[in-house]
Amino acid sequence: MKNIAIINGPNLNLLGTREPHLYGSATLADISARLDGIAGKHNVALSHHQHNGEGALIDTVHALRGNTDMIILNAGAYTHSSIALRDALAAVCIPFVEVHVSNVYAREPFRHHSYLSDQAVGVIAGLGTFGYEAALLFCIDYLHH
Ligand SMILES: O=C1C[C@@](O)(C(=O)O)C[C@@H](O)[C@@H]1O
Repeated sequence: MKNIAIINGPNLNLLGTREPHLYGSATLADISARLDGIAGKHNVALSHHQHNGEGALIDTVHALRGNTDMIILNAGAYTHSSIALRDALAAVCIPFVEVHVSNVYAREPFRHHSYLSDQAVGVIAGLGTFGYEAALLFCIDYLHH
């Protein structure tokens, strides 16, 4: 069975209440439940992780080495700032999809640059929380070809 990790970074624990005009009304628990439903139908195992701290996210990435086939990552604001998280992803060599709930390219210029995108298999932005489901369906397809 393939293992896919869902990693959410800072402030994404507040999804559902945080700036709903940008991020919608679904909570992280709602999203996780939707993803678990998809995973169950496709016989893949998910692990769910959320941390507000950069170090905890890096430790999480390290701990996935050897036991996880793919990562779906919304690194939140660390996307735009963290060379350390980029290096962690490169070190473990696990393919990942970068997800953003909002369309970062339609927002402030500082959100237009990602330290992760050029290493990602692909990037999803602006599809709302559906982006996680799209990413998961993509990963399932990617891992079975
Ligand atoms: O925290 C977030 C959430 C985000 O990653 C998104 O999902 O749209 C976009 C980031 O710019 C922001 O810092």
